Amino acid sequence: MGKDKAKDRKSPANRKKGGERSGMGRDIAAVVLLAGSLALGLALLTFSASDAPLVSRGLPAASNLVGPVGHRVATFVYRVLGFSGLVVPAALGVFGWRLLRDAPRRLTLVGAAAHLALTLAIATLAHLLLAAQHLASFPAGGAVGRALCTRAVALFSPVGTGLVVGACATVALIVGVDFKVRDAAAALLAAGQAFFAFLRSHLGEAVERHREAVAELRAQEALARAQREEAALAVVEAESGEAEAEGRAMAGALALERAGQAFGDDPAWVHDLAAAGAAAEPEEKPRRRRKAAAETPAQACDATDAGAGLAEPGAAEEPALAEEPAILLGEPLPPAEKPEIVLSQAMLERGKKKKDKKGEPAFAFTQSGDVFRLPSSELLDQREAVKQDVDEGGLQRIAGIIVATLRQHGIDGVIKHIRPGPVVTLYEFVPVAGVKLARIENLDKELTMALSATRIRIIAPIPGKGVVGIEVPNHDRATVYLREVLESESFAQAGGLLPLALGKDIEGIPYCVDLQKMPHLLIAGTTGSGKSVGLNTMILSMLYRQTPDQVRFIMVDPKMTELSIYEDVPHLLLPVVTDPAKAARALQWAVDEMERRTQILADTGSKDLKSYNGKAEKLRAEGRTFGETDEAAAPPKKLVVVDVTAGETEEEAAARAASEEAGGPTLPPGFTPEYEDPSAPPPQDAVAAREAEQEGKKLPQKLPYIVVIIDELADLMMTAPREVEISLARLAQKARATGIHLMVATQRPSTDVVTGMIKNNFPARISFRLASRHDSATIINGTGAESLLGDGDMLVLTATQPLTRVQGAFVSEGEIERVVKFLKEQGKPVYDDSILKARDQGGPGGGDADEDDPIYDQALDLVSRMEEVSVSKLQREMRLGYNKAAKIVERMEREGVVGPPNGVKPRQVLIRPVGEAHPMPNV
Ligand SMILES: Nc1ncnc2c1ncn2[C@@H]1O[C@H](COP(=O)(O)OP(=O)(O)OP(=O)(O)O)[C@@H](O)[C@H]1O
Repeated sequence: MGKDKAKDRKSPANRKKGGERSGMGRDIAAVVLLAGSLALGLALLTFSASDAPLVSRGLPAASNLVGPVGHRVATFVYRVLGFSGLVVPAALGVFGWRLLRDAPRRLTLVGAAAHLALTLAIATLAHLLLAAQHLASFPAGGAVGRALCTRAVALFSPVGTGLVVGACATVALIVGVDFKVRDAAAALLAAGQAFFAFLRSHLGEAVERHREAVAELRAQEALARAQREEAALAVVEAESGEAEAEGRAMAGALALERAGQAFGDDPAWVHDLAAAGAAAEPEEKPRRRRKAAAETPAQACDATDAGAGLAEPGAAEEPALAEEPAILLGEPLPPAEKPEIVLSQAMLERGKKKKDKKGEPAFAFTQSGDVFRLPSSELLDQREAVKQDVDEGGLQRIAGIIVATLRQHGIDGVIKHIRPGPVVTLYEFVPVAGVKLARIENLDKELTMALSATRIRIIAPIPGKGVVGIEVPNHDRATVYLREVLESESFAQAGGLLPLALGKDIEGIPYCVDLQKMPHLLIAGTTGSGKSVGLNTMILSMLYRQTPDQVRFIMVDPKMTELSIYEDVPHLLLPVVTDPAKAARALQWAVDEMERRTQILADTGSKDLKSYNGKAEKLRAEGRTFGETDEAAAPPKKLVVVDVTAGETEEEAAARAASEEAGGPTLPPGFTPEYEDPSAPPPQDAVAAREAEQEGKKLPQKLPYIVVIIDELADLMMTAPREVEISLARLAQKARATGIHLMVATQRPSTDVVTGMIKNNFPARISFRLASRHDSATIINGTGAESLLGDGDMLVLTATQPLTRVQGAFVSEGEIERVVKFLKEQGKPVYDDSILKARDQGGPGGGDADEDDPIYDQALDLVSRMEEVSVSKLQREMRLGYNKAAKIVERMEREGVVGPPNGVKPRQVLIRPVGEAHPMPNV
């Protein structure tokens, strides 16, 4: 029976019945699970620790929606599982739902296992990450989480635990709720993108708001500025009714000028129109326009573009539209303060009739007993400087354009002073704090265009003034004539023996320098810039001051154009040199002469040529020589020659030298130091000197200053670059004390002409207009020369003064010819042709030394005991002149006594003293 029952249960009919029953059970189980899930979920979510006291006293829970039971259950779940307890109602809900949907049992069980794993994993992670935070009244991971986490951390460390448990939780999610990682990543990405889009839109809005605020602030500033200007204008108007008309004229002129520029009109034409336009304009307009302009800058610009139209009434109320600077193209705001026009005394006196200088002997006087008439300024043309009234309105108008143009490019500031000069006018601009001066410098082209000028120069800053200088050429350039500069007080007061009347500075004050102090001058300028005229004014300045016994010239003119006009002037030491090869020789002679003079200065204990000439003059006047004075001559250096071949010791040699000194000079008979100047003109001293010379005394002569003038260095550098470069550098380094000065001009300031060596040795430079900024930097160490106007406009750089702009004086060929004729009438030059002969062809530095020269034998003896020798060493040791020592060394080289020149190092001595195997130490 029992078997039958069992069979019955397994029969399909019974299985169907059982299936119906179990279906009911699933439904019931599903409902219970869903209800339980809901109740537990509510209990957990509305759990509050503050319910505990109430529940413990048997009172209903205040917060928990499932009452005291809910509170107790939630307390338990949280204590055991912590936050992961929330997974339990979710899992119950999922199970209930699956049962309800009749899902396969296996799946439900696997799902349950997955949820369990998820709960444990969350508990562990909650403890790992949140335990320290004390977020709730229960432990974040509950007792289970704590236990699992402690174990896991011991095994994997916190990081490893996080990774392992995190991975488990993800797997559990995948299994438990069919979680798709790819979808989750996509969702995360979408969320990230949404977040950034949100940030961007908010950030953009914030930036926009900031921009608006800045624009508003600027508009307010512009309004305030306009109001200040209005107030200032009102004061000026109150003071003078004319000022208003002028202001209107200015605004109108500017507007018209702008309009004129747009059509390429001549500024002068526009200026006339402007005056007419201003006169015709109704009185109120300019002021209203200015106000509107200040209040709505962008609109104002538009209005200007449309032909300086008026702003509509009420435009001021409209908000500022953009960040355009508060500037108008057609009608720049007048500067807040009217610049002060500062006129130099020279400018004020311009055009005034000068005191008649006729009869004053200022430029004709005697020197040293003999008469040499210096040329009079009467020889130069008398040209009355045209009196030109300063056009104040025009200057203020230009100041307004400068300020407006700079403001248009974001540079605010004011022009404080305007300094008109004969050729350019200087506007002193003071920028507001924080403006980079380089920005102003870079606006030269914009300003040039705005002012319709040919070129402007910006000096940022003017040294020692704290302002930016803007030099604008005058509409009418005045010519500066040499006569007015030579007759000026500045030239009369310019001390020094080699004064150069260069011209006038930008304030119209005569500008003179002293070549002696410079002490050499490098001049550069493109062709047609006024270089030759400048050179002529410099030469004439010296000819106007000095007699031939005071200054002599060597003129080198390979172009054969400029300097030949001075041929046969008594101041010339040589006919004007036109052959570049000869020019190199002349320079070498100058080097030799410099060495010779250095020796003379040393022998006579003189600091420089001036001091030597002073002593020589005194001695000549007293009819004495340097040997006869004890105060002038320095004690001669003692030369002790040890005669080693005769077995002499140093002590014996010293004793012999002392006894010889007592008995007379040690130098061979016939040898005298080379004091006299071979090229000097006949002595022109007073009676005492003549008498002394008649007695046969060789009185010391004063030495003239020598100025070497080279017009076109490039031609010389093409012929003998190395020789010329070395000679120029040596002269520039050492010639100052010996009274030899250089004036070197070139139109090609490239580095192969003006080499580093030449440049370094010529600290004083004059630059006429140059082709490029690069050339300018070569000559004046900065830009500026490329912006000069030509026709004698120059920049002068000296070691002691900052860069100065000078308008060169003009002198015509006719004037030069008259002065030259006057000088030539007074005597012929004493040329020294030997200067141009190569050394080995003879001349003072020639190499044909006397074969039986006792000094040579003595020198040979001396040199044989040296290891190295140089000309200057031989000079010192034997108290010889440079030429003599150089001749000896050259002969020694020819005879194989010394080696070839070795750059700046001494030559090697190739012989030994008689009977010695090795060179002896120097004497
Ligand atoms: N100081 C000056 N004032 C007015 N005009 C001048 C002045 N100097 C020169 N000029 C004008 O410029 C012209 C050229 O001057 P200059 O002959 O001196 O130029 P340059 O630089 O020597 O040119 P080049 O190298 O070709 O000889 C002159 O004929 C004269 O008209």
